Amino acid sequence: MSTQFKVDIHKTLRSADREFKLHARFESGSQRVVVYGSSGAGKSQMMKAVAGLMTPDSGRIELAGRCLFDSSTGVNVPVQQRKVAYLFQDYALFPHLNVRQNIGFGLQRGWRNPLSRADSEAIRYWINAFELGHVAHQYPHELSGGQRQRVALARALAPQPDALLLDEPFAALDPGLRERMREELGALQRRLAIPMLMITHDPEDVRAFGEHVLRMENGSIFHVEESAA
Ligand SMILES: Nc1ncnc2c1ncn2[C@@H]1O[C@H](COP(=O)(O)OP(=O)(O)OP(=O)(O)O)[C@@H](O)[C@H]1O
Repeated sequence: MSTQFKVDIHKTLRSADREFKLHARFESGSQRVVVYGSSGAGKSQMMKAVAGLMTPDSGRIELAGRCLFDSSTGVNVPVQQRKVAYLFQDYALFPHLNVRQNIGFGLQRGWRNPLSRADSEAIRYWINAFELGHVAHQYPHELSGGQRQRVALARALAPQPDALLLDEPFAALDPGLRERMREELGALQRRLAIPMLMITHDPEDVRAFGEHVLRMENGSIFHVEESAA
């Protein structure tokens, strides 16, 4: 099994009255890695470092054989070039853009550039894949929770990322929808064979996606379980 994720980073975060030391170290050959742990454990900070939204003080990050960060050689691939999709907890859709425009956002190469033919086709593909055709011209506030989540996933996947990072992807959904979206995402991940790193508090997510489960507490990954699956 080839290495999908290889992370070994240090970061000290300081606020007025406290210091938080993050030391995230793990390696995985799995394409379904789940990180769980209590609130404030450092999960989001680790994810941000992989996405390039936080720069570690030292260490190295590798994704599917590609080095994204290495403090010893000065490598720090910019966010836009990491080819990593990051789905935030609240989906962070652009409120002033409709579904189609939200999905196309990451594809637009430059300000005011018209979409290329390939980009238009990509948008059509994802709109169909997530059954969003009937809401393509609606705005985020006119969508249901499940539709918003699908738009966010489509937007994340449209630029064909090398990895998918998900922070509590189902937390905002009601339980029935959560189960359905879990199934959809699980099937999609397998179909695309895209490495996925997921943060969650929910044991059901661990059960559904945790081929490799990492537990994080107090800034460190201290317990690692390899499932038999
Ligand atoms: N800019 C900052 N300066 C100082 N400390 C910070 C900063 N950002 C985050 N922290 C601290 O880093 C720790 C880890 O935060 P992080 O958001 O990674 O936790 P988490 O495990 O994702 O929690 P949750 O599950 O609640 O989202 C927290 O204790 C937080 O207070």
